[in-house]
Amino acid sequence: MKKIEHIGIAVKDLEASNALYEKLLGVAPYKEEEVVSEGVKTSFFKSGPNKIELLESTGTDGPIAKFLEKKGEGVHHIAFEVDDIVAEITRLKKEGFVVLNETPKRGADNKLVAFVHPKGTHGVLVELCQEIAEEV
Ligand SMILES: CC[C@@H](C(=O)O)C(=O)SCCNC(=O)CCNC(=O)[C@H](O)C(C)(C)COP(=O)(O)OP(=O)(O)OC[C@H]1O[C@@H](n2cnc3c(N)ncnc32)[C@H](O)[C@@H]1OP(=O)(O)O
Ligand SMILES: [Co+2]
Repeated sequence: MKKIEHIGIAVKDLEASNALYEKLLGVAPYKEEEVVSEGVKTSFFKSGPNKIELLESTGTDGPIAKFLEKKGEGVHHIAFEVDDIVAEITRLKKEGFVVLNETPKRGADNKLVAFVHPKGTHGVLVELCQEIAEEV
């Protein structure tokens, strides 16, 4: 794993949270994107070299909706950048981690993503992210 790609924060109201994080970080979100497959609306902020992803649920039974119900707003996951997500999934499975996606799926901000279950990582949901190469 190369570096932390982003930190995901579950919020109840994306618009209000955008205003709050804009005040906190002193920059506006550089992107807003809905990811239908995950049932979320997201926004992304840059803080120096780091990225914060805010996530609001678009439904009542997706992962963010369930998280908000059980734990309330707060840090939902840590995402790590990888060069080869398929190889990383294979490596982590061999190491005994519970990888939630056999095959990577399309995430936000032009990434392929896969998740590692928080029960095997001291209660922290881990996301793997690989940049999708631009087509030439
Ligand atoms: C926008 C796309 C992408 C990106 O490009 O960046 C994203 O970030 S998408 C983010 C949203 N998507 C996901 O989170 C997908 C992966 N998550 C899952 O598959 C599920 O949420 C889960 C982790 C398998 C849990 O699902 P489930 O078992 O159905 O939920 P429960 O509510 O019953 O929780 C069971 C258990 O796990 C604890 N939990 C759940 N989520 C988290 C979390 N994010 N961090 C830490 N712990 C978590 C939950 O509290 C329950 O614990 P117990 O009550 O102690 O059993
Ligand atoms: Co994420």
